Amino acid sequence: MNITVVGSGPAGLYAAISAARTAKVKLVEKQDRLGGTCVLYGCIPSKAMLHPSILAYELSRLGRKIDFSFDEAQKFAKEAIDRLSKGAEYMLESQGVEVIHGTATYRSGKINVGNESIESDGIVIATGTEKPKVNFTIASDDIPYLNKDFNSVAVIGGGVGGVEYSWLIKMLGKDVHIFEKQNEILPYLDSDLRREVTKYFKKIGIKLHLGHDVTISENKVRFADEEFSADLILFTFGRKPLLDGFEEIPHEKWIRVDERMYTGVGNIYAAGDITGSFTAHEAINKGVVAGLNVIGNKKVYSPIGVPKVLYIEPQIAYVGNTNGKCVKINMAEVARAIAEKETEGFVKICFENNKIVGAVAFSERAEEIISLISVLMRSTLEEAREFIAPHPSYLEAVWEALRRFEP
Ligand SMILES: Cc1cc2nc3c(=O)[nH]c(=O)nc-3n(C[C@H](O)[C@H](O)[C@H](O)COP(=O)(O)OP(=O)(O)OC[C@H]3O[C@@H](n4cnc5c(N)ncnc54)[C@H](O)[C@@H]3O)c2cc1C
Repeated sequence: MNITVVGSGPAGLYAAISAARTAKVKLVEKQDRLGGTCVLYGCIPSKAMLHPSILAYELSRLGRKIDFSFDEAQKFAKEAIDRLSKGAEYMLESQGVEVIHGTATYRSGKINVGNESIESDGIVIATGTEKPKVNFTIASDDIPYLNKDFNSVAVIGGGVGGVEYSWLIKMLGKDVHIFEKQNEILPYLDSDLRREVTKYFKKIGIKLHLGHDVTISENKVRFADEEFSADLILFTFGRKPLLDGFEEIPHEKWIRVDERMYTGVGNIYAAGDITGSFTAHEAINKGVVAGLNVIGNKKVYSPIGVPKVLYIEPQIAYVGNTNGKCVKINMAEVARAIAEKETEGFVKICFENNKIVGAVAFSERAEEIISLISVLMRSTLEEAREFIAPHPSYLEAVWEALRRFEP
């Protein structure tokens, strides 16, 4: 069986190596390097650049000081990008996947690259998204590669991307202003979380301008009746699906797929951001399902309990919804947090019909806390209560919330 995968981001990579279990797989990638948005512009460079910011933050809390330059942070990013892009190459090569560099298009059941047509018994489309292109602004994709000195940044958008990069850049000693047209940052997340993060951002000196739209001109942001100058204007929302050349595949804004990642056309599957989800871990897991199904399996992608993390310090993490009856544990009550002077924030777990339906954490190690909760969401309350947290640990916040909950 011959399978063609388009895109080498997390979705395409995992679709290709999953299909390669039994099929001969070709992967088409239009960029010179492999890894997609996640490795080249997104998850990896942003987390590598975050590392010096976290060190600076942790030391400042202890009254010490360490300065990292923006260039040093970029160096961390470039090293991580190189290693992981080569890692993607190695993964594909070791599974016998042939990589073709070029731009793929789809017409009448065939993938074409330049003048060549690739014969395939099945296709996985994992073309992802591209950055927003707005005059006078840069996108988060540009940050690891930016070659310009700057002291001040106007961040347009106080959503997930805006909050993450604002914190990182602030910790590298820059002046940061967030402009958000809603009345709060993180407008679509839990209200306790919004309130606490807003308070925290004000405390660390990130300036918030809320409740009005902006007009942007060169180095200037007009907001309500005021004009702000900034060395950089960072636009943080509105990524676009990469559907050019794939218009024949049924889509609205995103490619439509069922729970098996099937597009409804021939033996064609799609996975990752192009199907309307926006994290690398969703892309990876959807990629695995698409890659296995295109070779004849019947796997289903289950979106229950997908955790989301914003990598600032303290971290922000959430899963499911926080509509039910909730129990909130402040980190100031958690022994390990007290021992480590990490008492900022809270964990809130919500229940409906004797099950956990969601949670938010704004705390040290929120990524671990929320991952545990996402697993417990698959159990009954009685089963979840059998979980024993190590002492002293941040996971005791989860144990305590389960103990306190009264149905
Ligand atoms: C700044 C930033 C930070 C992020 N941080 C995180 C994070 O911390 N955690 C997280 O989970 N997610 C994060 N994300 C999101 C994550 O990067 C995406 O969810 C993930 O990359 C989606 O994977 P994908 O495989 O669907 O698409 P992509 O990674 O976008 O890969 C698509 C690939 O397809 C190629 N392609 C497109 N069209 C064609 C064509 N016609 N022919 C050939 N090749 C083509 C592209 O060149 C690209 O390499 C972040 C994103 C950004 C922008």
